Amino acid sequence: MFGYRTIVLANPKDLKDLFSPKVDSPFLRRIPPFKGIKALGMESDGLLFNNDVPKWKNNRKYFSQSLSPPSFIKLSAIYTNQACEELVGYWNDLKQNEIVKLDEWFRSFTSDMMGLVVSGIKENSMQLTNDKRIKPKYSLKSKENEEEKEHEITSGERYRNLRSEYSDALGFLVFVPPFLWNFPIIKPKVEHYKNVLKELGNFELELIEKRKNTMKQRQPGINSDNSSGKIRDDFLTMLIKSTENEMSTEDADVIKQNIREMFGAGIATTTSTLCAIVHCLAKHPEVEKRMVDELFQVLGPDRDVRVEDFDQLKFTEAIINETIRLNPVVPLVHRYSTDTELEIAGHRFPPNTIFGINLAHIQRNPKYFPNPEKFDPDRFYTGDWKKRSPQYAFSPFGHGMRSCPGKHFAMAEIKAILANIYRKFTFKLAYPNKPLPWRYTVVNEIGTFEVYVVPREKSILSNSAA
Ligand code: HEM
Repeated sequence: MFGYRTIVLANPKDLKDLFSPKVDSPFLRRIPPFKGIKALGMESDGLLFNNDVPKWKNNRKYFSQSLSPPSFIKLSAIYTNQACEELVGYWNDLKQNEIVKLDEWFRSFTSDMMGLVVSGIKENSMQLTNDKRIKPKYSLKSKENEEEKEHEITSGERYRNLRSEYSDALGFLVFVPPFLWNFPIIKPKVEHYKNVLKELGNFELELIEKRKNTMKQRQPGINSDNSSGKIRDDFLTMLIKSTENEMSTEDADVIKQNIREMFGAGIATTTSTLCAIVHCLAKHPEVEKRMVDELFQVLGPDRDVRVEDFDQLKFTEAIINETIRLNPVVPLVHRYSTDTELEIAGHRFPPNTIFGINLAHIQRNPKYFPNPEKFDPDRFYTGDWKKRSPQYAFSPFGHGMRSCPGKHFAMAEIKAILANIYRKFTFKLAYPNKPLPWRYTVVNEIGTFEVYVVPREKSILSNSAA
């Protein structure tokens, strides 16, 4: 990894220490310090690449606390329903036999949805995806086109563009070695990304200050919009509340980085998982039918999804698990040891060793998952799968102190999206023989994935006609 020796482990019985839930575990760091990570302000802020263990612990506490209050979870379901309503509206207007890029729709959907969940800023990503579909030349990036000059960029769109450039910066600064940063063709790009970081930081600071002022003036209480006299209960409000009185000058940095990571860790992972689910279901219509039956049974044809429904969608959950078993968006999870020598898997390793845990390999091992290449959600539906497989054989969200803090949020969100869209539509693969277009960046990400979106009534009619 990045020129460092990495010890790759693929046997669940060797993972106990690496996945330890202890606060003093020697595996609380993920990767070694990189200059690129430092330039992005992630070396001692946020969670993903934070190497400063005491600071990481604080951030982790704020991040997790902000994701867990019942009011936040309840509102997340409401925001997901709102975003789904917009998506369904656009998809109802699709032409018959129009091929759509599902990865783009899901990326813009999750981006808008995260915008609502994080701070309420309307990012218009789905609207833009829809406009591009109708007017192919429309693009916010180039300013050449007359049509674009008429479109005044909103602050939500500006925010989304800055964040998108921030993700590009993440890929670039982490993967391009620092000794190249001063080369004439590379230097302008590095300077550009530094400006993006500055502008994004200013934008976020303004957002935080505005919210703090609103919080001083308004009444606390559950509220999903800005119209009433109450404070909007979203991730930003939760973060401000959880950091208040505990941190002083640093709190804005903590909030900024946690918000960035909510978007950074939440969008690509959810988008790719959703595309993979659609792909698996299109290949297994009998499984899709069982899921749709469950959705209609629990929710009826039109009702919005509520938090209480999530536990009842057991077969839907089994489909999500089976999809991420075969398609883990984080196929290799890392741990970076402390500066003492350690024994792992019966071998002694020097201080500061990188370990890679090969989830993709473990989750396809026939010892733990018989007939592993088969897409079979019943593995997770019938009986107690946890008893049948050894600990750590299924770890799509990692384990231990650095496991994914967004796990429950992601599962709820994916269930809510499936429940909303599969009661209205089904999907046919535009190119049934093409495998899923994975590309590895910081995580496993889906590339262009083309499908037909078919309204469910029509598909039922055509199935019964056949
Ligand atoms: C299908 C969706 C997702 C999958 C499969 C996934 C998977 C993972 C995995 C495997 C890790 C590394 C765990 C480890 O090292 O043990 C991780 C870390 C992380 N994830 Fe997720 N994730 C998903 C969605 C999300 C969402 C929606 C959020 C935000 C709400 C999120 C936030 C994070 C953060 C902040 C970390 C770093 C935690 C730390 O270092 O302390 N993830 N995720």
